[in-house]
Amino acid sequence: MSLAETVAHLTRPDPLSGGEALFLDLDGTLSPIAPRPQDVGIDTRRNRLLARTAERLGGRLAVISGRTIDDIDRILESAVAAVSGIHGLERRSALGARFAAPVHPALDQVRADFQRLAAGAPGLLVEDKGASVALHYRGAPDFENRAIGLARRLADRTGLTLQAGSCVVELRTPGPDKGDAVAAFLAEPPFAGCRPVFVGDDLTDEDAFAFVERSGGMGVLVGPARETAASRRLADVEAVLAWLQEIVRA
Ligand SMILES: O=P(O)(O)OC[C@H]1O[C@H](O[C@H]2O[C@H](CO)[C@@H](O)[C@H](O)[C@H]2O)[C@H](O)[C@@H](O)[C@@H]1O
Repeated sequence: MSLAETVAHLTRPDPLSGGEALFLDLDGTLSPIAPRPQDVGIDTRRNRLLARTAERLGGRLAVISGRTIDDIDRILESAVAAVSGIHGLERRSALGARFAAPVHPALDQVRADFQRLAAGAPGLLVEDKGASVALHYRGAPDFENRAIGLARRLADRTGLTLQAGSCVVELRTPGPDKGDAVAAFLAEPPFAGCRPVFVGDDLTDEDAFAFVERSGGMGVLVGPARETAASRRLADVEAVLAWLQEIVRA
């Protein structure tokens, strides 16, 4: 499909009919993009809405983020039981069971190399997530090429997975992605047998869009239209929250 055809195809998501499981990304989907990861704080109204949406869907709601589970719980005040962190590398089921990929030993080297570059570049930020280390350049856009170049060299040398995102480049332990996280939730109660709907904005969400579209579900891109595996689109975080309100009221 050409870019023009993809964009024309991106319609508003259908109303949920009752047999769906809803999977939501966090940054850029439930929370507007902020200058730094630590600037994203608690939004009590949004978190109450998430809790009500989960209740309305009989618990069939999960958040699947690039952040760690601890960070997701901090931002969402633990409003959502089922969560997956680090792009699928860690997961907590709706019943509280925890799964985590082992930490790759080469991440020590990556952390040190990222910190060395960041030490000479005000605005570059290293985010250590355990099973992955991210280098953020939103605050130092002139360092984008150097950050990506360093990450590529380290990925080639170590076998770690390169993950690009919104003004960030990350090296992570090879393992499950967001599509795999959706599949894992769908194999368990209360998600089993449901039609998956995934809502997200970022490159890391494409794995999940591809999985849900292949499974007869619906991928919903948040933000400006672009080439994507999703088939639906919502304009921004406000539109996502308004759509969740509709689900609660339905
Ligand atoms: O999968 P997501 O929930 O969308 O998480 C993706 C990454 O989000 C965070 O970084 C991004 O959001 C920050 C705050 O808005 C922003 O400052 C940064 O530039 C973005 O890349 C988070 O820090 C990462 O760990 C996530 O992978």
